[in-house]
Amino acid sequence: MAVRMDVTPALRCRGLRRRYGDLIAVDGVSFEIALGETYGLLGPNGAGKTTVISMVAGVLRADAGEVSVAGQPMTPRTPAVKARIGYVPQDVALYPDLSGRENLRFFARLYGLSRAEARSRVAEVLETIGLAERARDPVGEYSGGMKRRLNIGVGLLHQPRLLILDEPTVGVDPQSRNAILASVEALATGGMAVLYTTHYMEEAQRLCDRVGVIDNGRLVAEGTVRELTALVGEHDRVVLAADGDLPAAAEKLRTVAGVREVSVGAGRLELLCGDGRAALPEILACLASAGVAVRSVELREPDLEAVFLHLTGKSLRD
Ligand SMILES: Nc1ncnc2c1ncn2[C@@H]1O[C@H](COP(=O)(O)OP(=O)(O)OP(=O)(O)O)[C@@H](O)[C@H]1O
Repeated sequence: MAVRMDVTPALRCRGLRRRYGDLIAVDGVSFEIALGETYGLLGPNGAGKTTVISMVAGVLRADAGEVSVAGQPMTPRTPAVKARIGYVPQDVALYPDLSGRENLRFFARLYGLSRAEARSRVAEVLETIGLAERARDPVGEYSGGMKRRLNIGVGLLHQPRLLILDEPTVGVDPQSRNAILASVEALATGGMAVLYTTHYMEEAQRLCDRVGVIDNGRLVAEGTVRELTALVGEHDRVVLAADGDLPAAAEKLRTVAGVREVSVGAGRLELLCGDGRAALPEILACLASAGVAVRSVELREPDLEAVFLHLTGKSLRD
C-alpha cells in the first residue's frame, strides 16, 4: 500500500492584496511554505514586505486574499490558528527596567503558560537566542541587537510552528546579527517553518531554502537561489588584475573553452564564463604563456543582487 505523505504546507497565501489610499502596497501575492522550510521575502525598502507579513500574521486586514496555516484558514475568529504563529515585528516592545528573563516570563504568563512551564520555557528560549548569560541584566542596558534577540525570544515562547521575522537584523551589531542568523538556522533545522523578510541578499542566500523576490507589491520571481540565479544566465565573472600585453592576451583568452567574453581595462581583464571555477586553470595557463603577470584573481558568481537587477532594472541597495 502506498504511504500517504502529509503535504499540507505550514503556510499558504493566495492573492493577498492591500491598498493604503491610492497606493496599492500589495498586489496579489501568493506563496507557500513547507514544514521545516525557510522562505525569504527579498525586496528593497517599500516593496511591501511588512504589509505582506502583517496580513499573514493576522495583525493587518487584507483587502483580498486568503491565508491558511497548517491547512486551517485564518480569520479573526480563529485564535487557535494565530497561536501556531510566532510573529516578530520590527518594533521592539520590551520593559527596560525588567531583566531579559523577567521580560520573557512576563510574556510567557501573558500567553497563558503556567508558572512552572514559563520557567522552563524561558530558560530554553534564552539558550536559543544566546542571551542566557545576560538574562539577569536590565533590558535597558542591552544593545539594540540584544533587544532584537529578546524580541525574537518573545515570539518563540509559545512554541509556534511558523516563525515570522520582519527584517530582524536591520541596524544590528555584527555579533547580534550572527547570533540571530544562527538561531534561525537552528530553529529551521529543528523543523520550524520560517518566513523571513530582508533587503540583504547575503542573508537570503545563507538562510533561505526558497526566496520570493518582491518589488512594488508583487512577487516577480520565486525559487531556490540556484533557480533564481539561473534566470540571469549563470554567467560567472572572472576579474583579473594583471600586467603585460593585455589586448594580445585577451585575443588568446577568447579561444579558451568556456570563456564567452573578454574585456580589457587598465591593468585589468574581465571575463564572462559559463563556469568560472572550471575554466580558471586554463585561463591562468593561457595568461602565463602570453607572458602576463597576474596580481589578483576574483571569481564572482551570479547572486541575488544580479537577479534583482535583471528582473527589475533596479538595485536592491538604496
Ligand atoms: N500605514 C500606511 N499608510 C500608508 N502607506 C503605507 C503604510 N504602511 C506602508 N505604506 C506604504 O506601502 C508600501 C509598502 O510598505 P512596506 O512597509 O510593506 O514595505 P517594506 O518592503 O516592508 O519596506 P521596509 O523595508 O521599508 O519596511 C510603501 O510604499 C509604504 O510607504
